[in-house]
Amino acid sequence: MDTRSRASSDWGTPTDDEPVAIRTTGLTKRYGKDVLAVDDLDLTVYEGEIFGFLGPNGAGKSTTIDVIMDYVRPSAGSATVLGFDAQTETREIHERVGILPDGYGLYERLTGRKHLEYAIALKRSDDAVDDLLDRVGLDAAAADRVVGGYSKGMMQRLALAIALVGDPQLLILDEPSSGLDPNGVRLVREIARDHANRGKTVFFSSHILSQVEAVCDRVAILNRGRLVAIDSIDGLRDALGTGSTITLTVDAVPDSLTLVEIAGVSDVVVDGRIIRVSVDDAPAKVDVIDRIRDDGASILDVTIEESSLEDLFSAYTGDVPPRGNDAEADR
Ligand SMILES: Nc1ncnc2c1ncn2[C@@H]1O[C@H](COP(=O)(O)OP(=O)(O)OP(=O)(O)O)[C@@H](O)[C@H]1O
Repeated sequence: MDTRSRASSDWGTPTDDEPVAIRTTGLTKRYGKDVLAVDDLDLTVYEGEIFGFLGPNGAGKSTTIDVIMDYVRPSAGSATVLGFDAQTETREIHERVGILPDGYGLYERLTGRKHLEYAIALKRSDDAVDDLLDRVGLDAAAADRVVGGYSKGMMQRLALAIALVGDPQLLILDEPSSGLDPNGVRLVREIARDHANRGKTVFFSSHILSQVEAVCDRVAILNRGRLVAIDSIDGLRDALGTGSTITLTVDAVPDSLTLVEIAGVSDVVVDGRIIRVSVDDAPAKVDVIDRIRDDGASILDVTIEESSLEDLFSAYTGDVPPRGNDAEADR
């Protein structure tokens, strides 16, 4: 299988010629009559991507992963992983995928080292336990203790090491940062980047936007089992029209302030010597600064505040309808 590496900056819109890591088609999962956990999900993740799978609690992220790994069977639709069918070619998939599940099943009475030895044997890999421990920042003394005495962060690091066994072609991380301190969170990011830099794929599921933004090439947003958006974070921002606010302190506000004439400027508010400019379009930021100078003011200070990811997230998943982006058109 072709495992080309793509730097994040290379990604435009992937085409169907790209090798596919995960594809779901009309994937639907019901639990009983009342719970529609995943609803007609069409999703394609390409090899070499770090793909963010975002959604609030209960959106259906873990259920999607469970179907991909054949831990649960779909009610309708299908999924392929690295070209293999999720239901009939499970063994081929499990050989090539490393997964950090949400709520990992570790055995309290086994040492961390034993866990890794079992995982290495299962994957028929020749990885060295100490190298894996090193990668996730667990020291050898800790590895020789039973997992029952581990902190949550240590368990998460061990689960991450297990996921890395055999250098899997696809690494699935379900809420990988839960229980981790800031150093652990940074480690997860580094591992994800390192994996993708070597041509492998990372599927990063999380409800924490900042972590997805920091590392992912593209993201899908899932809400109540449905795909509501799929794009780069910048693309999502552009589609929503949620832009930036530029706050400028000037020596004196010019009498004829012509900022509103600039394309991409949506609002201008003057408060004493402070001018606040709302901008929908990134290039307009530079135009604003140039124009204020042309209008005769000296700029003493500038701050630029991007729309927060929380705004973005709630626009897609809350009551605020997304502007200028027909989510269905992305599907
Ligand atoms: N085994 C199950 N039986 C019944 N309902 C389930 C089961 N597993 C999940 N659900 C329900 O399916 C929906 C989707 O849950 P899922 O765990 O996939 O969401 P999630 O996006 O992973 O959420 P979280 O971020 O909280 O893990 C929820 O309403 C959940 O209660």
